[in-house]
Amino acid sequence: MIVVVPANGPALVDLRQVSLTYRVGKEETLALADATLSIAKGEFIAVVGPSGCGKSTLMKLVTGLLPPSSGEVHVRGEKVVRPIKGVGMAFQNPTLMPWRTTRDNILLPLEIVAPHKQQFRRKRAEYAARAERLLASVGLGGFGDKYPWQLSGGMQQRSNLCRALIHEPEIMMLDEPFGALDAFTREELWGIMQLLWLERRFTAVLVTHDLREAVYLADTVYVMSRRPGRVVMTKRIDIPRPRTLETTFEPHFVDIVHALRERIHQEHA
Ligand SMILES: Nc1ncnc2c1ncn2[C@@H]1O[C@H](COP(=O)(O)OP(=O)(O)OP(=O)(O)O)[C@@H](O)[C@H]1O
Repeated sequence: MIVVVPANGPALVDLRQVSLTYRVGKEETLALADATLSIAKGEFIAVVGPSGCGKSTLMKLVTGLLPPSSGEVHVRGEKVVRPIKGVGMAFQNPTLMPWRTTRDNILLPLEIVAPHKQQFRRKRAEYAARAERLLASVGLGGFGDKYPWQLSGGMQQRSNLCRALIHEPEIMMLDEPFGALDAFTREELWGIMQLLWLERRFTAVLVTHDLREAVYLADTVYVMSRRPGRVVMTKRIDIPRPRTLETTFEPHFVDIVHALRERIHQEHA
């Protein structure tokens, strides 16, 4: 068993009393209130909480897609004032392009993101080999020539993870990436996600409604209150890796899931 030393190094992502108010016409919605949290380099965190508590908003703030209304977001020690580089993203819907093969879908970020796009023609063979290695590591070796519509939902989501990782991002933003999958496929993908992270040690931010998923994958789970979202519980997951489906039935794992569930239920009370 590999026991991964928890990431305790300097913060890669630092949110200091971050609030976000959406303004649409005269209507104001305070989506996130005074969020303060630090994510170490190489740490895997999960954010859970009631629907509409500001989880996706938090993701947009970390990546610089939205400026905070107050407070500051720092990434790599620098204040975030524009969309940051070195980020991979995976959402619930894989959004693979149906007219491109799986390989060409995975290569897309390299075609459009600097500095890769300038070298794309010259390095195409090298990049294609990289895509092939990624496909093999998610159990899809040899599927590069297939079109997305020839793949199952789980296979599409695996390809989606490959696309998110092809430019070797330092930070992975995962917004309910397994939410649309059936329970068996979802659990299979937890294992694949963990493997990718153990191999590459990117810093990961996972938003999920699935508490077992959060505990399986994360080093730290943050529970948010209902809107306006505040961090109301921080739970360090001290379970050695690699975690397996067996792990999810162990008493300690089950206890942690119960504690998280209880805290979220208080938000609905
Ligand atoms: N662009 C927007 N304009 C106005 N209000 C918004 C906008 N985006 C989100 N909101 C509101 O901000 C709040 C937080 O939304 P957010 O999508 O961050 O929540 P969430 O926790 O990700 O939700 P869910 O779990 O349902 O996906 C919600 O009340 C939502 O209606």
